[in-house]
Amino acid sequence: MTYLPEPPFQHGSPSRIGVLLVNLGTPQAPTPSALRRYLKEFLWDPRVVELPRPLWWLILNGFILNTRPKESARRYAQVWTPDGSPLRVYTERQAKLLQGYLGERVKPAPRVEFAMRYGNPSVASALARLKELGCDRVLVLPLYPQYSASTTASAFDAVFKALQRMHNTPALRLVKHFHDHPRYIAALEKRVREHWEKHGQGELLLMSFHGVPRYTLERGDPYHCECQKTARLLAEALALNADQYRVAFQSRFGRAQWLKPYTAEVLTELGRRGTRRVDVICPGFVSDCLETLEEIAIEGKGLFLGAGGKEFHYVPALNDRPDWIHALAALVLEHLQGWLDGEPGAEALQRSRERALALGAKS
Ligand SMILES: C=CC1=C(C)c2cc3[nH]c(cc4nc(cc5[nH]c(cc1n2)c(C)c5CCC(=O)O)C(CCC(=O)O)=C4C)c(C)c3C=C
Ligand SMILES: [Fe+2]
Ligand SMILES: [Fe+2]
Repeated sequence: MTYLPEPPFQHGSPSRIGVLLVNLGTPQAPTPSALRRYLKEFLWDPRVVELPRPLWWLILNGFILNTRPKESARRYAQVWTPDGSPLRVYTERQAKLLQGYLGERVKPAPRVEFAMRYGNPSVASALARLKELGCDRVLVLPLYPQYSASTTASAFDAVFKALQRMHNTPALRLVKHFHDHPRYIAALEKRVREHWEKHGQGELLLMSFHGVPRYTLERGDPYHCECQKTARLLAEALALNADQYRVAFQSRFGRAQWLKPYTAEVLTELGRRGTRRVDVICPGFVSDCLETLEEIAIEGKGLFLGAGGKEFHYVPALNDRPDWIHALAALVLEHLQGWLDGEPGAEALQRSRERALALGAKS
Protein backbone atom coordinates (compact mmCIF):
# COMPACT_ATOMS: atom_id res chain seq x y z
CA MET A 1 0.00 0.00 0.00
CA THR A 2 1.28 3.47 -0.82
CA TYR A 3 0.42 6.49 1.28
CA LEU A 4 -0.92 9.66 -0.27
CA PRO A 5 1.34 12.71 0.03
CA GLU A 6 0.36 14.75 3.09
CA PRO A 7 1.87 17.71 4.92
CA PRO A 8 3.88 16.96 8.07
CA PHE A 9 1.87 17.17 11.28
CA GLN A 10 2.22 20.39 13.24
CA HIS A 11 1.03 21.00 16.78
CA GLY A 12 -1.50 23.79 17.00
CA SER A 13 -2.62 23.66 13.35
CA PRO A 14 -6.07 25.18 12.94
CA SER A 15 -8.87 22.63 13.13
CA ARG A 16 -11.60 22.83 10.53
CA ILE A 17 -14.66 20.92 9.49
CA GLY A 18 -14.94 19.60 5.94
CA VAL A 19 -18.14 18.60 4.19
CA LEU A 20 -17.86 16.15 1.32
CA LEU A 21 -20.82 15.81 -1.02
CA VAL A 22 -20.60 12.61 -3.06
CA ASN A 23 -22.59 11.84 -6.17
CA LEU A 24 -22.48 8.95 -8.59
CA GLY A 25 -20.30 10.29 -11.38
CA THR A 26 -20.80 10.83 -15.01
CA PRO A 27 -18.74 10.46 -18.19
CA GLN A 28 -16.27 13.20 -19.22
CA ALA A 29 -17.95 13.56 -22.63
CA PRO A 30 -20.95 12.09 -24.44
CA THR A 31 -18.71 9.86 -26.55
CA PRO A 32 -18.38 6.06 -26.74
CA SER A 33 -14.76 6.12 -25.52
CA ALA A 34 -15.57 8.30 -22.48
CA LEU A 35 -18.59 6.11 -21.76
CA ARG A 36 -16.52 2.95 -21.97
CA ARG A 37 -14.12 4.29 -19.34
CA TYR A 38 -16.96 5.43 -17.08
CA LEU A 39 -19.03 2.26 -17.39
CA LYS A 40 -15.98 0.06 -16.87
CA GLU A 41 -15.25 1.67 -13.50
CA PHE A 42 -18.92 1.90 -12.47
CA LEU A 43 -20.01 -1.59 -13.44
CA TRP A 44 -16.91 -3.31 -12.03
CA ASP A 45 -17.84 -2.13 -8.52
CA PRO A 46 -19.00 -5.24 -6.62
CA ARG A 47 -21.54 -3.03 -4.82
CA VAL A 48 -23.24 -2.41 -8.17
CA VAL A 49 -23.15 -5.89 -9.68
CA GLU A 50 -22.96 -8.68 -7.13
CA LEU A 51 -22.18 -11.54 -9.57
CA PRO A 52 -19.04 -13.67 -9.01
CA ARG A 53 -16.07 -11.75 -10.48
CA PRO A 54 -14.83 -14.22 -13.14
CA LEU A 55 -18.30 -14.64 -14.63
CA TRP A 56 -19.03 -10.91 -14.47
CA TRP A 57 -15.62 -10.07 -16.00
CA LEU A 58 -16.50 -12.17 -19.04
CA ILE A 59 -19.98 -10.64 -19.44
CA LEU A 60 -18.78 -7.08 -18.87
CA ASN A 61 -15.73 -7.22 -21.13
CA GLY A 62 -17.15 -9.68 -23.65
CA PHE A 63 -20.53 -8.05 -24.22
CA ILE A 64 -21.56 -4.97 -22.28
CA LEU A 65 -18.51 -2.80 -22.90
CA ASN A 66 -18.71 -3.59 -26.61
CA THR A 67 -22.27 -2.45 -27.09
CA ARG A 68 -23.50 -0.18 -24.30
CA PRO A 69 -21.01 2.74 -24.61
CA LYS A 70 -22.24 3.61 -28.09
CA GLU A 71 -25.90 3.47 -27.15
CA SER A 72 -25.37 5.34 -23.87
CA ALA A 73 -23.30 8.05 -25.61
CA ARG A 74 -26.22 8.68 -27.96
CA ARG A 75 -28.53 9.10 -24.96
CA TYR A 76 -26.11 11.39 -23.10
CA ALA A 77 -25.66 13.56 -26.21
CA GLN A 78 -29.35 14.49 -25.99
CA VAL A 79 -29.02 16.03 -22.53
CA TRP A 80 -25.42 17.34 -22.54
CA THR A 81 -25.14 21.06 -21.75
CA PRO A 82 -22.52 23.62 -22.87
CA ASP A 83 -21.07 23.32 -19.32
CA GLY A 84 -20.95 19.52 -19.41
CA SER A 85 -22.98 16.70 -17.93
CA PRO A 86 -26.06 17.98 -16.06
CA LEU A 87 -25.27 15.78 -13.05
CA ARG A 88 -21.85 17.33 -12.70
CA VAL A 89 -23.09 20.89 -13.33
CA TYR A 90 -25.78 20.68 -10.63
CA THR A 91 -23.60 18.84 -8.11
CA GLU A 92 -20.89 21.48 -8.45
CA ARG A 93 -23.46 24.25 -8.04
CA GLN A 94 -24.94 22.61 -4.94
CA ALA A 95 -21.47 22.46 -3.36
CA LYS A 96 -20.82 26.15 -4.13
CA LEU A 97 -24.18 27.30 -2.81
CA LEU A 98 -23.87 25.18 0.32
CA GLN A 99 -20.39 26.60 0.91
CA GLY A 100 -21.82 30.13 0.66
CA TYR A 101 -24.72 29.37 2.99
CA LEU A 102 -22.63 27.67 5.69
CA GLY A 103 -19.85 30.23 5.32
CA GLU A 104 -22.21 32.96 6.42
CA ARG A 105 -23.48 31.10 9.46
CA VAL A 106 -20.71 28.96 10.89
CA LYS A 107 -17.32 30.20 12.09
CA PRO A 108 -14.76 29.04 11.17
CA ALA A 109 -16.52 28.28 7.90
CA PRO A 110 -16.64 24.57 7.04
CA ARG A 111 -15.09 23.73 3.66
CA VAL A 112 -17.43 22.08 1.19
CA GLU A 113 -16.06 19.89 -1.61
CA PHE A 114 -17.86 17.57 -3.99
CA ALA A 115 -16.68 14.27 -5.40
CA MET A 116 -17.83 11.66 -7.85
CA ARG A 117 -17.82 7.99 -6.89
CA TYR A 118 -16.80 7.11 -10.45
CA GLY A 119 -14.71 9.48 -12.56
CA ASN A 120 -13.69 12.95 -11.46
CA PRO A 121 -13.17 14.69 -9.10
CA SER A 122 -12.49 11.42 -7.29
CA VAL A 123 -13.36 10.84 -3.64
CA ALA A 124 -9.64 10.43 -2.83
CA SER A 125 -8.73 13.74 -4.46
CA ALA A 126 -11.52 15.64 -2.69
CA LEU A 127 -10.49 14.19 0.69
CA ALA A 128 -6.87 15.11 -0.01
CA ARG A 129 -8.01 18.64 -0.80
CA LEU A 130 -9.96 18.89 2.48
CA LYS A 131 -6.91 17.67 4.33
CA GLU A 132 -4.72 20.28 2.64
CA LEU A 133 -7.21 22.91 3.80
CA GLY A 134 -6.76 21.77 7.40
CA CYS A 135 -9.94 19.74 7.84
CA ASP A 136 -9.41 17.19 10.60
CA ARG A 137 -13.14 16.39 10.83
CA VAL A 138 -15.11 15.44 7.73
CA LEU A 139 -18.83 14.93 7.25
CA VAL A 140 -19.57 12.71 4.25
CA LEU A 141 -22.94 13.32 2.63
CA PRO A 142 -23.81 11.07 -0.32
CA LEU A 143 -26.39 12.88 -2.45
CA TYR A 144 -28.83 9.96 -2.36
CA PRO A 145 -31.88 10.52 -0.16
CA GLN A 146 -32.64 6.79 -0.01
CA TYR A 147 -29.88 4.47 1.19
CA SER A 148 -28.82 1.64 -1.05
CA ALA A 149 -25.71 -0.53 -0.92
CA SER A 150 -25.12 0.14 -4.63
CA THR A 151 -24.89 3.92 -4.15
CA THR A 152 -24.51 5.09 -0.53
CA ALA A 153 -22.43 2.20 0.77
CA SER A 154 -20.27 2.34 -2.32
CA ALA A 155 -19.58 6.04 -1.67
CA PHE A 156 -18.58 5.13 1.91
CA ASP A 157 -16.31 2.35 0.56
CA ALA A 158 -14.46 4.93 -1.55
CA VAL A 159 -13.99 7.17 1.52
CA PHE A 160 -12.67 4.31 3.66
CA LYS A 161 -10.33 3.24 0.88
CA ALA A 162 -8.85 6.74 0.60
CA LEU A 163 -8.41 6.95 4.38
CA GLN A 164 -6.48 3.68 4.35
CA ARG A 165 -3.76 5.58 2.52
CA MET A 166 -3.39 8.44 5.03
CA HIS A 167 -1.14 8.58 8.09
CA ASN A 168 -3.30 11.15 9.82
CA THR A 169 -6.93 10.43 8.98
CA PRO A 170 -9.69 12.92 9.72
CA ALA A 171 -12.48 12.06 12.14
CA LEU A 172 -15.48 10.96 10.07
CA ARG A 173 -19.22 11.33 10.18
CA LEU A 174 -21.47 9.75 7.60
CA VAL A 175 -24.97 10.74 6.53
CA LYS A 176 -26.63 7.42 5.77
CA HIS A 177 -29.84 8.80 4.25
CA PHE A 178 -32.37 11.58 4.41
CA HIS A 179 -35.38 9.97 2.72
CA ASP A 180 -37.76 11.20 5.45
CA HIS A 181 -36.11 14.46 6.44
CA PRO A 182 -38.86 17.11 6.84
CA ARG A 183 -36.84 19.76 4.96
CA TYR A 184 -36.18 17.44 2.00
CA ILE A 185 -39.85 16.45 1.87
CA ALA A 186 -40.88 20.12 2.14
CA ALA A 187 -38.52 21.06 -0.72
CA LEU A 188 -40.09 18.34 -2.88
CA GLU A 189 -43.58 19.46 -1.93
CA LYS A 190 -42.78 23.05 -2.90
CA ARG A 191 -41.21 21.87 -6.17
CA VAL A 192 -44.42 20.05 -7.12
CA ARG A 193 -46.76 22.84 -5.97
CA GLU A 194 -44.85 25.39 -8.01
CA HIS A 195 -45.18 23.19 -11.07
CA TRP A 196 -48.91 22.87 -10.51
CA GLU A 197 -49.31 26.62 -10.00
CA LYS A 198 -47.72 27.22 -13.41
CA HIS A 199 -49.10 24.30 -15.41
CA GLY A 200 -52.17 23.07 -13.54
CA GLN A 201 -52.38 19.66 -11.88
CA GLY A 202 -52.40 16.35 -13.79
CA GLU A 203 -54.74 13.48 -12.99
CA LEU A 204 -51.91 11.47 -11.50
CA LEU A 205 -48.49 12.14 -9.94
CA LEU A 206 -46.10 9.34 -10.77
CA MET A 207 -43.13 9.16 -8.39
CA SER A 208 -40.39 7.34 -10.22
CA PHE A 209 -37.30 6.10 -8.33
CA HIS A 210 -34.18 4.49 -9.74
CA GLY A 211 -34.57 0.71 -9.50
CA VAL A 212 -32.24 -1.86 -7.96
CA PRO A 213 -32.20 -5.65 -8.40
CA ARG A 214 -34.98 -7.37 -6.44
CA TYR A 215 -32.44 -9.68 -4.73
CA THR A 216 -30.92 -6.72 -2.86
CA LEU A 217 -34.22 -6.29 -1.00
CA GLU A 218 -34.13 -9.97 -0.03
CA ARG A 219 -30.52 -9.54 1.15
CA GLY A 220 -31.45 -6.73 3.54
CA ASP A 221 -31.13 -3.49 1.57
CA PRO A 222 -33.67 -0.97 2.93
CA TYR A 223 -33.82 0.99 -0.35
CA HIS A 224 -37.29 -0.17 -1.39
CA CYS A 225 -38.84 0.76 1.97
CA GLU A 226 -37.14 4.14 2.01
CA CYS A 227 -38.51 4.96 -1.46
CA GLN A 228 -41.99 3.98 -0.30
CA LYS A 229 -41.66 6.17 2.78
CA THR A 230 -40.50 9.20 0.79
CA ALA A 231 -43.44 8.70 -1.55
CA ARG A 232 -45.95 8.42 1.30
CA LEU A 233 -44.61 11.54 3.04
CA LEU A 234 -44.64 13.54 -0.19
CA ALA A 235 -48.18 12.38 -0.97
CA GLU A 236 -49.29 13.38 2.53
CA ALA A 237 -47.62 16.78 2.22
CA LEU A 238 -49.46 17.30 -1.09
CA ALA A 239 -52.73 15.95 0.37
CA LEU A 240 -52.97 13.33 -2.39
CA ASN A 241 -55.16 10.30 -1.87
CA ALA A 242 -54.12 6.79 -2.91
CA ASP A 243 -55.46 7.02 -6.46
CA GLN A 244 -53.85 10.39 -7.17
CA TYR A 245 -50.27 9.08 -7.07
CA ARG A 246 -48.24 5.99 -7.88
CA VAL A 247 -44.73 4.73 -7.20
CA ALA A 248 -42.61 3.03 -9.86
CA PHE A 249 -38.97 2.08 -10.48
CA GLN A 250 -36.97 3.04 -13.56
CA SER A 251 -33.58 2.37 -15.21
CA ARG A 252 -33.59 -1.42 -15.09
CA PHE A 253 -30.20 -2.87 -16.02
CA GLY A 254 -29.49 -6.48 -17.00
CA ARG A 255 -31.70 -9.55 -16.97
CA ALA A 256 -32.42 -10.03 -13.26
CA GLN A 257 -35.76 -9.01 -11.82
CA TRP A 258 -35.68 -5.44 -10.47
CA LEU A 259 -38.02 -3.63 -8.11
CA LYS A 260 -41.48 -3.39 -9.61
CA PRO A 261 -43.58 -1.89 -11.05
CA TYR A 262 -41.33 -0.67 -13.85
CA THR A 263 -41.85 3.00 -14.74
CA ALA A 264 -41.91 2.31 -18.48
CA GLU A 265 -44.68 -0.25 -18.07
CA VAL A 266 -46.72 2.00 -15.78
CA LEU A 267 -46.52 4.92 -18.24
CA THR A 268 -47.60 2.69 -21.11
CA GLU A 269 -50.45 1.23 -19.09
CA LEU A 270 -51.63 4.69 -17.99
CA GLY A 271 -51.64 5.92 -21.59
CA ARG A 272 -53.60 2.87 -22.72
CA ARG A 273 -56.08 3.09 -19.87
CA GLY A 274 -57.06 6.60 -20.87
CA THR A 275 -55.22 8.78 -18.34
CA ARG A 276 -55.13 12.12 -20.11
CA ARG A 277 -52.32 13.80 -18.24
CA VAL A 278 -49.58 12.49 -16.01
CA ASP A 279 -47.01 14.47 -13.95
CA VAL A 280 -43.77 12.64 -13.17
CA ILE A 281 -41.33 13.48 -10.41
CA CYS A 282 -38.13 11.56 -9.55
CA PRO A 283 -37.64 12.23 -5.81
CA GLY A 284 -34.56 9.98 -5.55
CA PHE A 285 -32.54 12.21 -7.84
CA VAL A 286 -31.62 15.53 -6.24
CA SER A 287 -29.99 16.59 -9.52
CA ASP A 288 -31.29 16.21 -13.01
CA CYS A 289 -29.21 13.76 -14.98
CA LEU A 290 -29.40 11.24 -17.80
CA GLU A 291 -31.94 9.16 -15.90
CA THR A 292 -34.41 12.02 -15.49
CA LEU A 293 -33.83 14.22 -18.54
CA GLU A 294 -33.51 11.47 -21.10
CA GLU A 295 -35.12 8.37 -19.64
CA ILE A 296 -38.15 10.13 -18.17
CA ALA A 297 -38.58 13.49 -19.88
CA ILE A 298 -37.84 12.13 -23.39
CA GLU A 299 -38.32 8.35 -23.45
CA GLY A 300 -41.01 8.17 -20.79
CA LYS A 301 -42.94 10.95 -22.45
CA GLY A 302 -42.77 9.08 -25.77
CA LEU A 303 -44.12 5.91 -24.16
CA PHE A 304 -47.04 7.68 -22.49
CA LEU A 305 -48.08 9.73 -25.53
CA GLY A 306 -47.48 6.76 -27.85
CA ALA A 307 -49.88 4.65 -25.75
CA GLY A 308 -52.65 7.25 -26.02
CA GLY A 309 -51.86 9.78 -23.24
CA LYS A 310 -52.38 13.42 -24.14
CA GLU A 311 -50.18 15.48 -21.86
CA PHE A 312 -46.94 14.60 -20.07
CA HIS A 313 -45.17 16.79 -17.52
CA TYR A 314 -41.78 16.11 -16.04
CA VAL A 315 -41.32 18.00 -12.75
CA PRO A 316 -37.61 18.92 -12.62
CA ALA A 317 -35.32 17.83 -9.76
CA LEU A 318 -34.42 20.03 -6.79
CA ASN A 319 -31.12 21.01 -8.49
CA ASP A 320 -30.05 24.44 -7.21
CA ARG A 321 -33.35 25.57 -5.71
CA PRO A 322 -32.81 27.67 -2.57
CA ASP A 323 -35.11 25.62 -0.33
CA TRP A 324 -33.16 22.49 -1.27
CA ILE A 325 -29.85 24.18 -0.48
CA HIS A 326 -31.33 25.23 2.88
CA ALA A 327 -32.47 21.63 3.45
CA LEU A 328 -28.94 20.41 2.70
CA ALA A 329 -27.52 22.98 5.13
CA ALA A 330 -29.97 21.89 7.84
CA LEU A 331 -28.97 18.28 7.27
CA VAL A 332 -25.30 19.19 7.55
CA LEU A 333 -25.79 21.27 10.69
CA GLU A 334 -27.76 18.50 12.37
CA HIS A 335 -24.97 16.03 11.71
CA LEU A 336 -22.37 18.44 13.05
CA GLN A 337 -23.95 18.29 16.52
CA GLY A 338 -21.22 18.04 19.11
CA TRP A 339 -18.61 19.16 16.60
CA LEU A 340 -20.21 22.59 16.65
CA ASP A 341 -21.74 22.93 20.13
CA GLY A 342 -20.12 25.84 21.89
CA GLU A 343 -18.62 27.15 18.65
CA PRO A 344 -20.04 30.00 16.61
CA GLY A 345 -22.55 28.24 14.38
CA ALA A 346 -24.17 26.40 17.24
CA GLU A 347 -26.95 29.00 17.12
CA ALA A 348 -27.57 28.30 13.44
CA LEU A 349 -27.76 24.65 14.38
CA GLN A 350 -30.33 25.34 17.09
CA ARG A 351 -32.47 27.42 14.73
CA SER A 352 -32.27 24.75 12.04
CA ARG A 353 -33.30 22.10 14.57
CA GLU A 354 -36.29 24.18 15.64
CA ARG A 355 -37.40 24.74 12.04
CA ALA A 356 -37.04 21.03 11.25
CA LEU A 357 -39.14 20.17 14.30
CA ALA A 358 -41.81 22.68 13.31
CA LEU A 359 -41.99 21.19 9.81
CA GLY A 360 -42.00 17.66 11.20
CA ALA A 361 -44.93 18.46 13.45
CA LYS A 362 -46.90 19.73 10.48
CA SER A 363 -46.61 16.62 8.30
C1 LIG B 1 -30.49 7.45 -7.37
C2 LIG B 1 -29.93 6.31 -7.03
C3 LIG B 1 -29.33 5.30 -7.91
C4 LIG B 1 -29.36 3.94 -7.68
C5 LIG B 1 -29.98 3.23 -6.51
C6 LIG B 1 -28.67 3.33 -8.77
C7 LIG B 1 -28.48 1.94 -8.91
C8 LIG B 1 -27.96 1.32 -10.04
N1 LIG B 1 -27.62 1.89 -11.27
C9 LIG B 1 -27.16 0.94 -12.13
C10 LIG B 1 -26.74 1.14 -13.47
C11 LIG B 1 -26.61 2.38 -14.13
N2 LIG B 1 -27.02 3.59 -13.64
C12 LIG B 1 -26.64 4.60 -14.52
C13 LIG B 1 -26.83 5.94 -14.37
C14 LIG B 1 -27.23 6.59 -13.18
N3 LIG B 1 -27.64 5.99 -12.01
C15 LIG B 1 -27.91 6.95 -11.06
C16 LIG B 1 -28.37 6.76 -9.75
C17 LIG B 1 -28.60 5.51 -9.16
N4 LIG B 1 -28.23 4.30 -9.62
C18 LIG B 1 -27.65 8.23 -11.67
C19 LIG B 1 -27.77 9.56 -10.96
C20 LIG B 1 -27.25 8.00 -12.98
C21 LIG B 1 -26.99 9.06 -14.05
C22 LIG B 1 -25.57 9.45 -14.24
C23 LIG B 1 -25.41 10.58 -15.19
O1 LIG B 1 -24.29 10.69 -15.70
O2 LIG B 1 -26.30 11.37 -15.49
C24 LIG B 1 -25.97 3.98 -15.63
C25 LIG B 1 -25.23 4.74 -16.75
C26 LIG B 1 -26.01 5.16 -17.90
C27 LIG B 1 -26.33 4.04 -18.82
O3 LIG B 1 -25.46 3.54 -19.52
O4 LIG B 1 -27.50 3.62 -18.78
C28 LIG B 1 -25.95 2.60 -15.40
C29 LIG B 1 -25.32 1.53 -16.27
C30 LIG B 1 -27.19 -0.30 -11.43
C31 LIG B 1 -26.74 -1.63 -12.02
C32 LIG B 1 -27.69 -0.06 -10.13
C33 LIG B 1 -27.96 -0.97 -9.00
C34 LIG B 1 -27.44 -2.11 -8.77
FE1 LIG C 1 -27.95 3.92 -11.80
FE1 LIG D 1 -40.36 -2.36 1.23
